[in-house]
Amino acid sequence: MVQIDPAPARAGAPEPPRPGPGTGEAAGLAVRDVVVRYGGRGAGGARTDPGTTAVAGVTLDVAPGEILALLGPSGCGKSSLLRAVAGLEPVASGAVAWDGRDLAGVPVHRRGFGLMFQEGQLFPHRDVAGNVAYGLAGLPRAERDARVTELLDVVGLAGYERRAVATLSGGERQRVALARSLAPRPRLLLLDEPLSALDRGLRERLALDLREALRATGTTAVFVTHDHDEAFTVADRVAVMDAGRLLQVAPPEDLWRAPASRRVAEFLGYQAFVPTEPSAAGRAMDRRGPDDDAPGASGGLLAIGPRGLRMVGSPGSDAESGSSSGLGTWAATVVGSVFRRGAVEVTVDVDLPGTDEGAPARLVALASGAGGADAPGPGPGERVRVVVDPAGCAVVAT
Ligand SMILES: Nc1ncnc2c1ncn2[C@@H]1O[C@H](COP(=O)(O)OP(=O)(O)OP(=O)(O)O)[C@@H](O)[C@H]1O
Repeated sequence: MVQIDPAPARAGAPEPPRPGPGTGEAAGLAVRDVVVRYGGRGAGGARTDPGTTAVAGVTLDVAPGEILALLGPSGCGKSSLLRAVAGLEPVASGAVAWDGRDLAGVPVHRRGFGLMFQEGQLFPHRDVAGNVAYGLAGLPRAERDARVTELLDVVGLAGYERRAVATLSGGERQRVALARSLAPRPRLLLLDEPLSALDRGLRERLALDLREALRATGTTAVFVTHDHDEAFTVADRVAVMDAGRLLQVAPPEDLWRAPASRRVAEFLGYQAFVPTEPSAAGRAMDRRGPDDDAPGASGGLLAIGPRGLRMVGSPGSDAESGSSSGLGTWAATVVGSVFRRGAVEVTVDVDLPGTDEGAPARLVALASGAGGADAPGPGPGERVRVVVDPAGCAVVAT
């Protein structure tokens, strides 16, 4: 997490447009071949070492009204890219444009963008209304008050105007910070891990509320996160980033159904990869619908998702015969089982075919069949069979 200035940027009056080089006339945000580098310069600006290339040539568009999540592991360059878009970090090469106009040389406060960060950074000496009204200094009082009331309603804090910031919970503070960021109607809102300081349950709820607030206000947004569930909940499209580059940009469902590579699939939480026979994979994936365009339909690796295996009984039993998908049925040894989210999840050790990792893969399979969720899960050491459920899997290129 890079450190960001505590005060939120005010949307202010955007810089008058001027034509940009090669950025086209696309509406919304256009990022073209952007490179961000840190360090490597000594006194007088002379290059002393290569420094760190945090963003290594990213090209990306965000349409008006769209919510885009930048998803990637820690240190992959998400915050640096966001900061470059905001104007907080200079671009070493490439261009950032809005509505086809290059923003090179336009300072942060003239870009018309809003910023929101992990710690909402509220002003402790102002009450809730005073915080939300921060970017509305130019408006007549009645209009300002009306906008504050409207925004507090959008973020689920109606009536909180006079509350002292110190009396708010962590989740409420982030809601106030969101209301403050949205109040000046930024033409683009940049959010850097705004939920990551909150606990898991609260984050899940706030992610939904965040999406609703952005939708209700028609806000165009870029949202940085390292949590794929959060990205999928909030965004219209997800851009997966690794080592300064974009690996894939797609709507959540497409990304999940057809990860472009093993690396993307690993990052989305697919738990194992098995070389697969082209015809079997193609047949299985075809069951998902006529529009399926999984890149590996012609073969590759079967990526087994967190809900991609089912336990169907002991190796010799005929409780359910084999894998109806034809993709795989394997003997496994139970490590343990737990009841979660309405299902028994069984951790198993499986000798996966075609993988030479030397040890059985430790995977999770959902228990299914007689007994339902109330039946006790199988005990440690029990031998069972697991089958692949195509609905929870994808095929990726090797
Ligand atoms: N001010 C800086 N000076 C030098 N290197 C930096 C600076 N800020 C970031 N970096 C480096 O740039 C790379 C990308 O960092 P960045 O913070 O953009 O990644 P991130 O994906 O946002 O990570 P996180 O999720 O941990 O915040 C990292 O190697 C980081 O160490």
